[in-house]
Amino acid sequence: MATPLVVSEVAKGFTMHLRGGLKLPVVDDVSFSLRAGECAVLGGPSGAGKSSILKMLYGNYSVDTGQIIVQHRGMLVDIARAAPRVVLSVRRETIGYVSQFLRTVPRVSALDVVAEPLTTAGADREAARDSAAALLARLNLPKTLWSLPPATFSGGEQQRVNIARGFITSHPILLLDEPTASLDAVNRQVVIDLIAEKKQAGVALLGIFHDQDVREAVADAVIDVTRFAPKKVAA
Ligand SMILES: Nc1ncnc2c1ncn2[C@@H]1O[C@H](COP(=O)(O)OP(=O)(O)OP(=O)(O)O)[C@@H](O)[C@H]1O
Repeated sequence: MATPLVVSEVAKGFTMHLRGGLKLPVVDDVSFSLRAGECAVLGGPSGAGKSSILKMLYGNYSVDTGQIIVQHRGMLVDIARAAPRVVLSVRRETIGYVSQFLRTVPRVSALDVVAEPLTTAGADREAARDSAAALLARLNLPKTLWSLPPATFSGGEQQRVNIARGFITSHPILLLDEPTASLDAVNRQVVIDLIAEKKQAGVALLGIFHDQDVREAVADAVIDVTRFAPKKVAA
């Protein structure tokens, strides 16, 4: 599975319903592929469409035209056209995603938030908790916090819970939306190491990193999103 994800000629715009249905094109003719064992990075200025591309790949944003082909359960699935239950199955087994912010669930401890993707996939609860504890320890989250719900944690603590939750599974594709934005240098290095281990394991990664040091440390390829800017139509 050398190329587990291929994006072809994808275009996306937003329709502003409160402004009379005004259509704002964001990206056009997005074409690239991800290779197993490599980390590609989306580059380009703020507003270029980096997050929107990541969200389309994860099925969070609809796609206007084009294809997002992923190898899932030995078949080729087009995320752009897949039924919601197929997208959910792809998320469970094939595409992992570390969002910028943790979505906290009341009364669930940090340890269980991190272990949950494994238990949902059928893993033994205690084994999943052991893996969660190992990751939280590596990310230097104080042990006193592990049994607490992360809602009251600092931004950086929540982000580390989120990273642990995203890295605990062995999805063959992993999307990273600014995973190091609120981290100190020590924990940024932990994330760089975790990414290197994923590559070693043959995972294909695609990330957005505003921190240049992290970007340089992890990137095997840079995809410049400005080349997907929508063409201006002459009036
Ligand atoms: N849900 C949405 N509704 C309307 N417009 C949106 C939506 N999401 C993104 N946009 C617009 O799409 C454009 C691209 O946004 P996007 O967040 O993808 O850029 P980005 O390159 O990730 O920026 P940044 O580096 O600042 O995070 C922006 O003009 C933004 O306002």
